[in-house]
Amino acid sequence: MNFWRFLFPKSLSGENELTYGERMAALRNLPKFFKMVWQTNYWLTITNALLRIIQSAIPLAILYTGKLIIDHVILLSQNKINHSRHHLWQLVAMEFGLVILSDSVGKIITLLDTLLGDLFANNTSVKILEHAAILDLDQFEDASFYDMLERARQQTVGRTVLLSQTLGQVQDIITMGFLITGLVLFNPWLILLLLIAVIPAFLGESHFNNKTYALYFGQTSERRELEYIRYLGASDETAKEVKIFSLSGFLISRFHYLSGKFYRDSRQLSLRRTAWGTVFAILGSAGYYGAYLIIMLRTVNGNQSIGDLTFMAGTFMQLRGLLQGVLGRFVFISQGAVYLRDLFDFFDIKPHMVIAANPRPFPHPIQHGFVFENVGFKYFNGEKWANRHLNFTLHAGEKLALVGENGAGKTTLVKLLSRLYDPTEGRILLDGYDLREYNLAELRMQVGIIFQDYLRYQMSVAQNIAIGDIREKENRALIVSAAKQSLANIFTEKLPGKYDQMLGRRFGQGIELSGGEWQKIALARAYMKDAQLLILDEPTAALDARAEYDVFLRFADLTRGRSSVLISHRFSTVRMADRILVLEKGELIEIGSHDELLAQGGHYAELFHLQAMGYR
Ligand SMILES: Nc1ncnc2c1ncn2[C@@H]1O[C@H](COP(=O)(O)OP(=O)(O)OP(=O)(O)O)[C@@H](O)[C@H]1O
Repeated sequence: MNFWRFLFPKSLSGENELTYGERMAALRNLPKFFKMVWQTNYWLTITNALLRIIQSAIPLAILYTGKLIIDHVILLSQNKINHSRHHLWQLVAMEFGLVILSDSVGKIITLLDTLLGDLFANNTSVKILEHAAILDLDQFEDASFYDMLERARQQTVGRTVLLSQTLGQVQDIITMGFLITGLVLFNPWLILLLLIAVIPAFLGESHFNNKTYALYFGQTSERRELEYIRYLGASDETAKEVKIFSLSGFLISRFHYLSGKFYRDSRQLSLRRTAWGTVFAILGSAGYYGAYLIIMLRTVNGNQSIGDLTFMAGTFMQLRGLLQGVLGRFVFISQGAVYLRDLFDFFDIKPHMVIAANPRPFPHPIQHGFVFENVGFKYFNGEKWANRHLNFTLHAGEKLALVGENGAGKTTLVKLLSRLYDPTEGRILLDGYDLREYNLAELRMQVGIIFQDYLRYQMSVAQNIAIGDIREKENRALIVSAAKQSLANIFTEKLPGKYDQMLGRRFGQGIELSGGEWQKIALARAYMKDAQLLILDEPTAALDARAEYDVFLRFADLTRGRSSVLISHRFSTVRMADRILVLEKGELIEIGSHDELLAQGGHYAELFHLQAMGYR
């Protein structure tokens, strides 16, 4: 590659680069950041700050004592007897004391930084989890949201470094203030030389850090993909499919491609950074030796003492190191502040689901039921309507079944009913009032829903069931009764640890259940709370025919007097419902009891006969 093009490339990832103004603006995040640090633990924060102020005065004191020592030694060596050795020992003891003080304070500062950093990381992780909990379901379904969440998560650990860097920065600036005062008193011109030596390095650092952020930002979703491939390639949940479909080669080559791409991009940048870094380092050394020359000449000409020479050379050397550090760190901090923006941006995301200011209490019992008035719903990232023109009533105490082909909109309908989403058009009324007017937490308590893609928690049987109403996690009697209702009790009693048996293979002594057994555990969750509306979204697909029959007889029995919605592709189950809703392409095309719909000879009858034919 052309050397000039190597040093001055067109752009690596131009569109993500931030302007200088944007990075300065990002510094405004620092006060907010320190507010969070302060809230984490104000005692640790105050002690840290005080110790750093003490620490910043020590270098000048050591240098000056050093100068006094040398001057005194020279006088003594020239046999000027009016200077006593006793004073020399005092000076040496003082310098020794200062060095010990500096070392001890430094160690304590590092300790405080670590403690504060760990606490901060823990607190931020908790805040991220808490904030994620209040966000809406559709926000989780947005890929750009995931990217931001991912970057915010990484901030928690990365920011502990930012914390010590920013505190260290303030400390170094104060130290420099002391040293510059010392230097100016001796020779102000040296300051100019100092600036000339370090400013190019600062600009270079700033430029490359900006590039690094741009590169990192541009790679966020690909990095998530890399993590996903890592998970697919080596986890207990995926190992079976990966083997059966011989996916490892495919996954490894994708991993190889992505990681190779990241490597090449950052190598490019690192190489150029190193090349420029070397140029700036040479410039810095030239500045230092220029200053050294001036100091030496002044000493040789008798304008200052040897002690002054060591003091100035030492001060200049330390200032150079400090200034370079401060400027470089400034870039790091402004960069960190830019990353912080991701964290605060995440905290700024507000759920858009409307929560009633004065919510209506949930009716006990439901009097009339749920009325769908021309309800339509479009997923935010979808073009087509998942549900449209829905007009029907789910009467109090009624058992409704939803049928329809894959993608007909059954799951979407029950998500609207449980207010995981709000309708895009139309409205759902409960006992005459819009569902949005009710208290959301109460609604969630009163509507029990088990999805087809329920989670298999790597926890004990009892905890897995208690998920249905986590407030009752210690209520063993309730858990056992819920297990009895879903028939999960039969196999649970035979497990070595019974209800305390760990499930799943991820943690020690876990046992894997069969698909049907897992489903019974999930079903038991529905019986943990006394919900007025129970929704089962294809919860029996993995059950054998006898188990499904038993489960539904119980379900019908247990939900007597309560409303329920059942989604199933098995007509033997569906026919138990009072009324059946047939959906096609998101719209309601038929409604009625099993016999009525068969008599109509429409879509339901056709699907029913198709399935019945399979059994003949
Ligand atoms: N989270 C989502 N984001 C975007 N579109 C979605 C989402 N979930 C479902 N859809 C789309 O909405 C439509 C209805 O999906 P839904 O899950 O309600 O169907 P279903 O009748 O429950 O299907 P199945 O019988 O396969 O479970 C489908 O076209 C689907 O692609």
